[in-house]
Amino acid sequence: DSNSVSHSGNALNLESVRDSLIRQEDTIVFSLIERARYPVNSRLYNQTLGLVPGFSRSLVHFIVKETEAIQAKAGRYENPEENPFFPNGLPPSVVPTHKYPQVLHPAAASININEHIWDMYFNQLLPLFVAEGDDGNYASTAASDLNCLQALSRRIHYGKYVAEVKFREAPQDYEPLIRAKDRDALMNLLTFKNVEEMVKKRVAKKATVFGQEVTLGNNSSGNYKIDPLIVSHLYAEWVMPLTKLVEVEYLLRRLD
Ligand SMILES: C=C(O[C@@H]1C=C(C(=O)O)C=C[C@H]1O)C(=O)O
Repeated sequence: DSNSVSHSGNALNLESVRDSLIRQEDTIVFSLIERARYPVNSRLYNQTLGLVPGFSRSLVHFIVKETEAIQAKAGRYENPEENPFFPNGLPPSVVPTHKYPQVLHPAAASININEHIWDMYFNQLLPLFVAEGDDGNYASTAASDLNCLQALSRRIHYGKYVAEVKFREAPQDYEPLIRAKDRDALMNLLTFKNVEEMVKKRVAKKATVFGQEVTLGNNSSGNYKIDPLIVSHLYAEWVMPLTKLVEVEYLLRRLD
């Protein structure tokens, strides 16, 4: 990913970090459009059906856990931008280690809010944008869910990089608040309302553009594969608040 801070070799600054967040919007909007191809398929999420012999959780839990295990072996979680949903008992990487530049404070590794993201995605977001019904495509649906979860998780945990650049640009403002453990003041200092307004508008526009039916004539159907208002709602209610939560958590550990 040429847009990621840890790969780019470019100077780390607020503009380059925001460019990465903008690029990640494309991935998030596309992954939601892909998930919307399938109906809700709720048997996938039901823990009591016992679909996987010897496994007491839901089928989606099984698929995500097993997929993360193979991705861990291939080195996915060596990248500090990636956080697993089921970190306990992940196998080690079997491939040669890539040297990711040390950009973040080491305490960054202890911040993982994926439990929260999992709950938000399945219980709040998914019901808003998928149709009722069951078409039996559980494995494909779960793969789609995992794409959405990983894209959201990467974006939200990218708050660690955002916080690092904000700290480096104004340590004199952040240090006293970190020492005082003043969460509310940190939240105020790192919040840019004007940027948030632009993000909400841009993601709705991306949903409109990426999710329209493309025809060879100039008759647009006016049908969208995902409701642009749901995408801006997702950002306003969950993605941006959780990114800021990660920023605060990171800053609180920045002087450890
Ligand atoms: C990510 C940033 O920090 C905050 C969170 C934002 C977001 O999640 O998009 C946008 C603006 C800020 O309030 C940023 O400043 O770019």
